[in-house]
Amino acid sequence: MKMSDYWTTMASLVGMLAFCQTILQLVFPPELRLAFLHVLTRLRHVFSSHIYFDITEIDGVNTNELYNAVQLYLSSSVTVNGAVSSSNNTRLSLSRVPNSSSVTFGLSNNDRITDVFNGVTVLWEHVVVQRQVQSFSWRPMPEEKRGFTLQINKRDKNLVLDSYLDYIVGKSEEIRRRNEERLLYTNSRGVSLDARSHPWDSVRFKHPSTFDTLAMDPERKKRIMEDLREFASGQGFYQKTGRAWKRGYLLYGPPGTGKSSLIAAMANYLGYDIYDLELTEVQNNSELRKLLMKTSSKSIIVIEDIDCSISLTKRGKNKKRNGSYEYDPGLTNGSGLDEPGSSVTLSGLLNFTDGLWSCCGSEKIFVFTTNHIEKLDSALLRSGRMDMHIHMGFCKFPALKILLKNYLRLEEDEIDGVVLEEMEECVEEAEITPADVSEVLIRSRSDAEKAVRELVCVLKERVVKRKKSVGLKKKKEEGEEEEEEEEAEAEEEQEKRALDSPNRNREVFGFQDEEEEEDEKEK
Ligand SMILES: Nc1ncnc2c1ncn2[C@@H]1O[C@H](COP(=O)(O)OP(=O)(O)OP(=O)(O)O)[C@@H](O)[C@H]1O
Ligand SMILES: [Mg+2]
Repeated sequence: MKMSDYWTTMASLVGMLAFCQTILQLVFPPELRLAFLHVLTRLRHVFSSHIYFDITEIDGVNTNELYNAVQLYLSSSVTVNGAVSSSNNTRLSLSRVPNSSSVTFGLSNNDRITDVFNGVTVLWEHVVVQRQVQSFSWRPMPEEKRGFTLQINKRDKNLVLDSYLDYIVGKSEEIRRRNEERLLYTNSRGVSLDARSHPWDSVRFKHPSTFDTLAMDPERKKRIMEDLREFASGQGFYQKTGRAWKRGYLLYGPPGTGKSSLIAAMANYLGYDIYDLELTEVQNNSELRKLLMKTSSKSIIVIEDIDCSISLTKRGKNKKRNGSYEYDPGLTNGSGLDEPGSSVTLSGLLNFTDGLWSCCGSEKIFVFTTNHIEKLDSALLRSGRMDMHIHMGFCKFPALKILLKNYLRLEEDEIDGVVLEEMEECVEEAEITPADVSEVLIRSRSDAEKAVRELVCVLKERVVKRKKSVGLKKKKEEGEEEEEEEEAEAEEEQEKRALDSPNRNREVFGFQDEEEEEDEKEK
């Protein structure tokens, strides 16, 4: 074909296209035009040899976990060893989450990338469209609708559905674990009804606490780790037995004994995110449920100091007429307490951990902490609700040795035998928390010998103090007992005298002389 013919054909094609467009605009009003284009797209899909899967960011009310997984997976495939691969993508979106050390690459709006899985080539497109303005809506929707479209050959459909998506989810988990990127979520007052908005604010979570650094009895530590391991790998067991794949731990003990440190160690051990639920910021049960719905799998949901957040102090104390339990009045702003449905109730909380809603998602761990287990309602403590009760107590010798190793890098055999014995003798009697021990060790951590000496001094001082206070208490109790005995004796004496007196019958049986009665009447 000659060059002039080529240009003539092109010009006529362009002319025809322009003509069609004009006709389209003339014949179809704007609202019909959209529908027409929609039908055209449909027709194209029917006759196409490809099949398309849409993975939208929002799935009903929830954030679609698959969307996040695909995003992470693709972000890793556009980078090779930290450098952007030489794919066709000339435009990539860059993002960095607050407190994160790494930058994440992603597909720009409406950009495409190919991927190969088991010899099959697939095409991903990141689709971002503006949502049509709604004149009225019960629920405010986000302005943009985002999603990924997966295009595959129709003949490869089964292969992709059977294993490719599972592969992506697994891979994205692996990427996150490898990056050691855990998230710490917290809730703030007032949960938005917006489907896209996340009621949880998140930050990168990098807590250095691990089971190695945790000072507690090694045997108990081992048991907890085994329990966690069994839980994390127990999908089959939970499915077989018909149990929801979740587990509850109640950590209790005095302040500074490592409850929060244990939670961080659990998260680091399993590679789970943490949802730190601030119960005093939750206004009612439905808000609590919404928060739960928006938690992801493989996460630890924590309610710290549960006895302070909600009044669970034995049934009946704060019980309202409808049988609910309200916030401790001292902790709320005082408003709305009497309005029905305006507070988190005990049953709401129990539903949160136990009810049907608690099973949305899977692989979830609930952890409650308290300094006063005796204050909690027995409903929360009954077996099956919190699967494991873990007492975090004062420092004992095995825990002390772990702290010495952590802070001073001192192994047991590097410490003078006499000093070690002294510590072993008095550490339990001293009733010292691991937090207090760490304080002493941190003070002189540059000089290990000095730090150990100081620690022994502190332990001994505490033992003396404790003995003194115990002695005083005993004396006080003895004094009180003596007083009580004296009082009882005096009473006995009085009663005896009364019984021996001539008026005994009158006092005891209430007899009265008729004369006296008349006297009184006159009076
Ligand atoms: N068992 C422990 N092992 C290692 N470090 C500990 C332990 N207990 C306490 N610590 C140290 O003391 C500090 C406070 O501990 P943590 O916050 O875990 O105590 P807690 O029991 O949660 O206290 P609270 O009841 O006040 O919340 C931690 O930063 C940690 O360094
Ligand atoms: Mg704590």
